[in-house]
Formats: sequence, C-alpha cells, structure tokens
Amino acid sequence: MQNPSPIQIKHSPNRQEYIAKVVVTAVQMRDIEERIFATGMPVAALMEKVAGLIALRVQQLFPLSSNSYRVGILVGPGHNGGDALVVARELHFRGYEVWIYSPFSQLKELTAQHLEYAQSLGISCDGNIEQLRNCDFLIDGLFGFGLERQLTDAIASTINQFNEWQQPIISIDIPSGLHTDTGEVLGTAIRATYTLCLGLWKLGLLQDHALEYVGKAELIDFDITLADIESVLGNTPRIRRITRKTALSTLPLPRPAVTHKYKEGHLLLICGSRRYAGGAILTALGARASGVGMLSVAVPESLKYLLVSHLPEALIIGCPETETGAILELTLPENTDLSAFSAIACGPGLTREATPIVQQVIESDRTLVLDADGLNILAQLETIPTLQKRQATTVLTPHTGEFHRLFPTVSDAKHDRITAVREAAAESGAVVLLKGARTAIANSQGIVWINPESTPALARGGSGDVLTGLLGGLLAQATKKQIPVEDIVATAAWWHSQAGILAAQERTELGVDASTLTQYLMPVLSTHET
Ligand SMILES: NC(=O)C1=CN([C@@H]2O[C@H](COP(=O)(O)OP(=O)(O)OC[C@H]3O[C@@H](n4cnc5c(N)ncnc54)[C@H](O)[C@@H]3O)[C@@H](O)[C@H]2O)[C@H](O)CC1
Ligand SMILES: [K+]
Repeated sequence: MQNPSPIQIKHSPNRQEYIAKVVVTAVQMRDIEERIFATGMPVAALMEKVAGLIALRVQQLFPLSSNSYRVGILVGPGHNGGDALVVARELHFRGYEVWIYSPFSQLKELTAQHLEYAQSLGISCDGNIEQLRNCDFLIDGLFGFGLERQLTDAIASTINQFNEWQQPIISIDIPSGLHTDTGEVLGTAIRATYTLCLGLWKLGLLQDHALEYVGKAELIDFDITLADIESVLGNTPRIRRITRKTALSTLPLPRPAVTHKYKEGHLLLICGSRRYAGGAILTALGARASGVGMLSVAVPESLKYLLVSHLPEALIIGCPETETGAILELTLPENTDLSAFSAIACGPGLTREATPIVQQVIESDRTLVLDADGLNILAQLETIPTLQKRQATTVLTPHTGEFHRLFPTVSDAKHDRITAVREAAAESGAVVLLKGARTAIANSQGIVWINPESTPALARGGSGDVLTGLLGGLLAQATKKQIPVEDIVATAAWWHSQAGILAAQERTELGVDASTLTQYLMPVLSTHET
C-alpha cells in the first residue's frame, strides 16, 4: 500500500508526506467534501476531476498500446456510480470497448445525467450482467463511502457473480460492500484487484478483515488542500498510517560523535524459561539488532551459557529458578536496581510461574514493554488499572488472543480493531500495540497509528519475540531523546514488518523464520536512505 500512484501531481514533499499519513472515516471524508463544495467547487467539477484521474490510472494499468480491451463498468446509485460513468465515457473516447451495467432504477441526479450522456454516445448500457462475462476487466463503481446498509438480494448475488468470474476488478474508492470505517463486509463485497482510494486513505482499507477484498490499494491524490483537511481533522490527525519517512525519523541516527555505551541506552530483557529457551534468544537477537548501547538479559540460571553462546556482546544475568525452570527471583548485579536501566522488556517465554517478576517490573519507574507471558500474567493479576499509576510509559503488545484475555470488556477486536485498540489504551493508560496483518497502535489520548504494509510470512512462532526485543532496544535508546514512546512503538512495528517483507522477497513467504528475520532488520535500513 505504500507505493504512491504513478500519477504524479506536483505538491510539496511535506504535503505528500502528510497526505500519506492521514486516515479518515466516512463522516470525516464527507465533511471535507462538504467544505470543498461550500467554498465554491462545483460537485460536478470535482467528480470530473477525480474520475479523470481514475481514468488515467486505468489507462496505465491496462494500456491500449499492448492490447485491445473490453471494459465492464458497474454503476451504483450514488456518486461512486457517477465517478464510474465519467471513467466509462473517458475510456470510450480513448478507444476502449465499454459496457455499462447499471442495475438501479433510482440514481442521484448527477449520476443519472452522466448515464444519459453515456447512452447518447452509443455506449452499450443495460442491467444485464451477462454482457460483462466477456469483459477483460471491470470497474467497480457500485458503492463508495455512502454505503451504510447490508447488501442483499439481487445486488448481493450480482457481486458474488462478479467475484466468481475472476476478471481483474478495479474498485473506485473502496471495494463495494465494505464498510468504509470498519472494513466489514456488509453482506457481500467485491474482491478487488486494485482499489483506487480517492483523496485520503479510508480507515476500512486498513482493517485486517478488509485486506482480502482490497487487492493492491493506491491513493489518487486530487489536491484536497491542507486547510480543508485540517478544518475537519484538526492539526494532528487522530488516525495515522505509519510511513517510511516518519519511522526512519525516530531512529537514533546519526549517533553523536562523542558518546559511550550507556548513553546509547541500557535495555533489560527479562525472558525465557527452561521450557521456552528459544524465545529468550530471539528476543535478545531482536534487541541486539536495534543498536542499543548495552543489553542485559535476565534468564533462569540454567539458560545462562546458552544465551552467552548466542549473544557474546550481551550481559547475561542468570537468575535463581523454580523447579520447572522459570525465573524465581530477579538477581541484578550488585548496587543495581531496576532504575539503572533505560527501559525494560519482559515476557517472552517466562511461563505463568514468573508472576512476582511481572509485579516487580510494573512497580518500577522505567519504560516497560510487556509481551507474551508478561501479558498473560497481567491478565491473571487483574492489575490493568494500576498501570495508570506507573511513573513511566507501559507498552502492551498483544496478539488478538492475548488482547481478549487482557481486555475482556473492550469492543470486539474482530469487528473493529481500531476502536478496540483505542478503548484498550484508554482503559489501561498504556500504549497498546495490537498485532495483526495491519498492526494498530493506540495511546491513551486516542491517537492511532496503523502499519500499512506487512507480510503473512511473519505469521510464525518467534516473530513477536523479535519485535519485543527490537522495541525494547529502541525505547532504551530513545529515553533521553524526548521522542514520544508511541512514535518509537510505531517505528518498531514498521521496521519489523519491513524486515519480514524484505526477507520474504528474497526467500519466499515460507523462508522467514524468526532467527532469519533478525538478520533482515539491518538490511532494511541500508536498502533505504536513512
Ligand atoms: N470527496 C470525495 O472523495 C469524492 C467522492 N466522490 C465519490 O462519491 C462517493 C460517495 O458518493 P455517495 O453518493 O455519497 O455514496 P455512494 O456512491 O457510496 O452510494 C450511496 C448510495 O447508495 C444507496 N445505498 C446505500 N446502501 C445501499 C444498499 N445496501 N442497497 C442499495 N442502495 C444503497 C444510498 O442511498 C446512496 O444513494 C465516493 O465514494 C466517491 O466515489 C465524488 O465523485 C468526488 C469527490
Ligand atoms: K466502489
């Protein structure tokens, strides 16, 4: 989703970056549109402009220079249908063979006018779906952000038919049938090959359950002014896509010429058990890749030399252990307490026996990441409200299962992950990172960051441990640099998934085991300008 549309509009780099970040709901988009109209832009002119850009993009995707094309245009009752009709007209004039499918008897006025004009040009137009079976590709203008009700009956079965035919489908704004905010399927939905999202990213396109419908999503920038956006969203958008540029900008680079290891952050990892020794290694390897100045890893005594052999540069603290090999007690080096560290990350592989350790780190005054068993113990302790009293920020990094255990009363994350993660952050006062295909991060003020790119290659045991270590290492380096914790969390999520993408490109989606993933973290930075 990151690649900008090849249709380049000359704008300042700052505006481009801002537009890439902003995410809107249907109501916000309608309000922005209303403002554009209220300040003098005629509705028909805006439709003409937007659809003209869509038509250009379609011509790039299916160029007549390489083939002749028969195009089916699916027309809905609203302005999404109007856009589609303008595209139909433009493609007709450019030499495409165009077939319009317009099944609704009631159309908005502008849409009806465009239909009438298209018919007057001799473009084939009816409500017979069979005409579209032999089209090379379809353009979906059935519904955009105006869809609010479930799709049923004839239109639902028609959409199912289009999906079965399996021609490429280009959806205008959003695949018809998806809810613009939650990304939920309202009865049924078009499975698009491309989604050309208009003006600003719609929230629904960034929700996990929408992904199998969205295909390759691109933004069509139609010059909405920053003033119009800010008049509706305020100065800082409350839902943001994480971009490469913002992620890189929070990295502790370049280092000052004169520094030393403790100035570059000291992370304490608390992880592992005899049962889950590998989790401790992976977490520590993730932390090592963050560039953190000093890394201490507290593990059960029996794992000490295993860890040393994998991470000769880290200080491995062997702790007394329970009979089953979980950490019994944290034994820090002499004259050291938890406030000696810049940040603490705790949880991977601990087992639920390590409850007192989790209690102890919660009571510390350090920035704290809790993951895996750290979260399971937190859920058992029912101490989430006490996190509000911590002197430093807490970061919780649950996957969906852990999220439900931690926040049983929060809205269903399957229904709307963004609302759920926001509620969880408000309830806990923590920064909550909800893992998924589109990882979402929220702080207690209700600001949300969404990671817009990832790979299913990361759906593998140990990936999360790597993220915890990486995040801990970045937080330890950032503590003295006044970078907000939530920005670092967003950077870690971005960096981790980019490493997965890079590794999958070279090794396929089957080749990204967690150990290998740690090897791809640094190349992400060297393949991008920093
Ligand atoms: N600002 C912009 O981005 C621009 C957007 N444009 C396009 O306009 C659509 C939004 O148009 P709107 O007319 O508001 O809504 P829709 O086209 O999505 O259609 C709503 C239409 O459908 C009816 N309806 C709703 N639910 C159902 C249902 N379940 N069954 C049948 N009918 C239903 C509803 O009553 C409405 O009449 C946006 O996405 C863009 O594509 C502009 O063209 C340019 C600027
Ligand atoms: K659509």
